[in-house]
Amino acid sequence: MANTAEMFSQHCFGSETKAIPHSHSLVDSINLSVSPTDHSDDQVPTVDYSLLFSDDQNERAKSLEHLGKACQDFGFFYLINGVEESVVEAALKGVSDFFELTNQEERSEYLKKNSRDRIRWGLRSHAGENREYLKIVAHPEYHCPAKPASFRDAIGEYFKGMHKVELGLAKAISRIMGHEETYIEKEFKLEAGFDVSAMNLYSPSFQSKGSIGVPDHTDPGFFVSLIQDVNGGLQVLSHKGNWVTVSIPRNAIFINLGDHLEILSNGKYKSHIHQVVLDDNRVKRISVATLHGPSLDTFVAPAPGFVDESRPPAYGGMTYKQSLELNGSDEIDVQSSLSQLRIPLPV
Ligand SMILES: O=C(O)CCC(=O)C(=O)O
Ligand SMILES: [Fe+2]
Repeated sequence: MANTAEMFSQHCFGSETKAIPHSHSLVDSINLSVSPTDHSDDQVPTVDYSLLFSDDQNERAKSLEHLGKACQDFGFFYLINGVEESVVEAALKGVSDFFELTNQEERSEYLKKNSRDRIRWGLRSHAGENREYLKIVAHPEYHCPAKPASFRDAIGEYFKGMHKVELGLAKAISRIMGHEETYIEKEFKLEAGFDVSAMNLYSPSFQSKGSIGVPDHTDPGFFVSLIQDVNGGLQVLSHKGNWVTVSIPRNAIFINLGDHLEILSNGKYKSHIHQVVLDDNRVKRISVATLHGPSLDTFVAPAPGFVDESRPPAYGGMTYKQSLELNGSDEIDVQSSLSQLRIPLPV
């Protein structure tokens, strides 16, 4: 059985941004004490994946324009008609089975062993974070605990579907960036893209030491896809500085752009701060947050098309692996280093 200190010493997914970096253009002049509530002008846009590839040129152009607005004016959206609803439902059931059909001692087999871990389990229960999680590397190779079998197969199907959607979104977002369809796929070397999935359990039976499930942070990578079995808990900070509750429609997946798209686009497409609050933690909640990243050896820096005299590079460049390790974390922690990569504006 794992010792408690070890159990509680795992990193969270993404980086904490307790003190919001001064240079964060999104939150400059934002009062973070704003109450966590929905604002009608911050309604999360919905993007229909199938229309992005419609045979009807007009329809396709319109939906690409809508996606462009969702990426630029929001940085997050609900995606419908991406992965089949039954596949999403089965994945969530599989994760629930994993937490229910194994005991904590079995799960602690996946406690941190070394920085090459491809499966990692953690239990965090302190003032700043309250959750149990299982992280697995989903791509380029798929790693997963063998038991229960229902879990391994169901989540594997979901990742297969999500990987196709990732390649499709890479095409569509390349287009809205003004590039040819294969641009992002090549820039991020997505055939070897490094995807890590965090399966999170927020249980009401936890001796919750605070109301925070996961502290405010951004996530590295191209984008994060998220599904959850019950709504409530996840909040994302909008461009306007409001905490918006993520209530995912039944047939949808929540997409939040990641740090490395922000870097590549020199800040045009923002990676949004989000957090999980447990104020209403009366029922168990499960989420699957998958970070779809470039390959580990991809060097990511602001792309020439987004840099000119009036827009100097706002971020330093480095490989994806280096950026994941910048804070002393390892690959499977997938911690953000966006605040360190930002180049302070000249005064
Ligand atoms: O559980 C959630 O809703 C979000 C978790 C999250 O942000 C993460 O794992 O990076
Ligand atoms: Fe996150």
